[in-house]
Amino acid sequence: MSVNVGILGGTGAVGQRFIQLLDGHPEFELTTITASDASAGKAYREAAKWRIDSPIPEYVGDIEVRATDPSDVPDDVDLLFSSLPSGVAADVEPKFTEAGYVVSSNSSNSRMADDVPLVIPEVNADHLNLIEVQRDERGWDGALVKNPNCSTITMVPTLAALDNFGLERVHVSTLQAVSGAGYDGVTSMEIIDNVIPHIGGEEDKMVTEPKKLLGSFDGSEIVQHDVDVAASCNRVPTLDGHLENVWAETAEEITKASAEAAFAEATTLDLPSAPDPLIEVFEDPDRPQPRLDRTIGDGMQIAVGGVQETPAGIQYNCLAHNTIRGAAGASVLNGELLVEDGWV
Ligand SMILES: NC(=O)C1=CN([C@@H]2O[C@H](COP(=O)(O)OP(=O)(O)OC[C@H]3O[C@@H](n4cnc5c(N)ncnc54)[C@H](OP(=O)(O)O)[C@@H]3O)[C@@H](O)[C@H]2O)C=CC1
Ligand SMILES: N[C@@H](CC(=O)OP(=O)(O)O)C(=O)O
Repeated sequence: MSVNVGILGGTGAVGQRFIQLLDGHPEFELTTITASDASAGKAYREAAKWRIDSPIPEYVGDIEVRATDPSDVPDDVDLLFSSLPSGVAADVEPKFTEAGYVVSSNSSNSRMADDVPLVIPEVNADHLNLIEVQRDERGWDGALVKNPNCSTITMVPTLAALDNFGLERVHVSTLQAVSGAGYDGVTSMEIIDNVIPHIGGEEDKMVTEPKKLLGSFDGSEIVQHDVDVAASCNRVPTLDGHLENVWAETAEEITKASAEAAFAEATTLDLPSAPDPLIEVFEDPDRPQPRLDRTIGDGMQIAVGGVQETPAGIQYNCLAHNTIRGAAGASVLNGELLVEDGWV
């Protein structure tokens, strides 16, 4: 089976990751790429300033970039991935869903909207059923599905595993790579020999998004999980890979061994981009490290290490590739789930 797919905002940093991940994909055939009016009409290789360390696939370089407007996208595109700036996406994505397109979006707008599924397939695949509510309420023929923020997605699969013990409270401190801010996001003068202890809006996303992701769908709405999260977000001079230090408290007693077993047994799915295992547990106390471990499982696995008991619960470090598992790979995996579940 081959599904024709397109990318909204395909010339940007995340758009380029989409192109890399879709090259040779067993289910998806990339036929359409959109960007701003400044890029529309140009061949992709002229429009995009390619920054990924593998060449632009030959057929992609020849694709003519289209305007980001439903009238410019062919009707035979079955699924759109979105990596637009969130302000643009907020305006444009509903136009595509109204026109009948299914949009798997990485942009942060509408993630917390009541009728928008926010999905990590291994954690809350059933939340996709919220699409029926969305279609009823908005009168859309298409659908809008979101993946979470890259720092949230690094941590939440580990929290889902610990919820077997009754997750109550989480403290997290992040060490986030510069690619998360986009290519022009942080200047070298700001970040070399430095750490910036603030990333606008990030802490709030880490506090709110896990409650929705770990919540349950009752047939009409998401009942949010009551876990309390406190987050401190820091930009550090790594290129890719968000490392996070997590302290979790659970209702039931938890030990290093039981936590590691829960991580190792985390749900895996039979989807093309789903890693197995989902969580790789390291015993070496100095792992995971961004440079060494961000590409495990083709960038889709979550690496965990440094598991220790604390007086209140458990402490550990987790790591994921922020532009693969944390962005483009997350949207592609959601797209695979949308196909598997018959929404596309
Ligand atoms: N960078 C990262 O690691 C992560 C980014 N994200 C999120 O993903 C989204 C994209 O980020 P990123 O790829 O870094 O952004 P970029 O700025 O690199 O790319 C933005 C894309 O959107 C297009 N675009 C910009 N303005 C318009 C417009 N008015 N109409 C149509 N298209 C437009 C650009 O086209 P053109 O080339 O023509 O300007 C480009 O294709 C953002 O919402 C970001 O927050 C999420 C997680 C990680
Ligand atoms: N804020 C993230 C990247 C990002 O764009 O997140 P979001 O998808 O929530 O906008 C970072 O700086 O690493």
